[in-house]
Amino acid sequence: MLFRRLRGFFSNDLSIDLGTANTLIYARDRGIVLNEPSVVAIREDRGRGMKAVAAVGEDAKKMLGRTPANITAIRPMKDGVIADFTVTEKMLQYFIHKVHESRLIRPSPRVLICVPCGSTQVERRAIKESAAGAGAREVYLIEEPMAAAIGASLPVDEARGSMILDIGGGTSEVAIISLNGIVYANSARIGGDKFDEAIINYVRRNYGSLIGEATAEQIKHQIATAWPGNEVQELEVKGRNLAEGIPRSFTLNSNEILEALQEPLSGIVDAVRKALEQTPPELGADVAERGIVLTGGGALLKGLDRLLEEETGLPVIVAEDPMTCVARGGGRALELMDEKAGDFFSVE
Ligand SMILES: Nc1ncnc2c1ncn2[C@@H]1O[C@H](COP(=O)(O)OP(=O)(O)OP(=O)(O)O)[C@@H](O)[C@H]1O
Repeated sequence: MLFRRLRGFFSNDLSIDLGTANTLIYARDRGIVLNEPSVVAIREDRGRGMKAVAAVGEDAKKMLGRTPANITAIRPMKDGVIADFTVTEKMLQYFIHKVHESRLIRPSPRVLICVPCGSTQVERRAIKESAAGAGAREVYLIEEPMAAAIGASLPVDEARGSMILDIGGGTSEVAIISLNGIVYANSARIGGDKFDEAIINYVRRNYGSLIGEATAEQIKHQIATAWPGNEVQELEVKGRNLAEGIPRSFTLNSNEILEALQEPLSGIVDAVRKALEQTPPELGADVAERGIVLTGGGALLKGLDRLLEEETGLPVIVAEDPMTCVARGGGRALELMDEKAGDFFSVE
């Protein structure tokens, strides 16, 4: 026990939310120390057949859709799991190194990584190996909804049901937690990326224009809504007119985006309904009383709480600082591992 405490005291533990859209790192006693897009730009030297990392994170995201032929900007995580193992490892290496940059020594930290509930054993092993390859001394995994619930300060250790809905870039995870365990979880491969795709398709269908992912995301952040509000917002965007082949401007409004998002939104509502149907009655009663807590970047979509309230008849609460809940919750889980000996909740 004492050893665990001392180790905790001197450690450079990191909790990593390795997300499809963003990677966040939480360091013990320091809080969130890194928050960057999960994007890597690779430069290829065709003459010599060599590949090198050109940029990672924020700098690489700016290059998405804007690269010359010899550079490719990649998102190595897809649907919450590793799509490109080598690039993910390089990205993790870069981020972990960046966090420790200010120190003289280059320590090998103890790392806890948050993984989606729906990830397979093979995917989990790939994530563990990536972190080990990136210099981690010990690697632990925790399921995302558990980390999200701890980060949202839900009473996960009590004999009461808490329901969490974490909407990320690639996946939405819905879970019921009680007594430090996940009683029910289900993961839908619907998240912010699907919202962006739906906006791109809507614009192509209705305006005959092509917009890029970055523009679609910007539209989502600025005027998207999941529930009709009193005020209709507008945004002027530029896209390539498919018939004329040249850039053209047009104006979109929030009602159009609401229409565009219907399909992914109903996928999320269905996942929540399914979870409520599968919840044992006692825990369901707790959820009815205390509501559903939303975390992840998708929780910031305007009106999503209202949509879920209308569809389920339950109270819906957006967690404080929803995008950092998973990373902060993972950090707290590491601390709890030192405070309370034994694996009192599921950390692998
Ligand atoms: N204000 C906003 N309105 C709507 N969506 C938003 C807003 N801010 C961020 N998002 C979306 O949230 C998503 C990123 O969320 P988050 O960082 O929680 O995902 P992630 O952890 O990387 O993904 P995953 O959990 O699927 O691996 C992106 O799709 C982003 O566009």
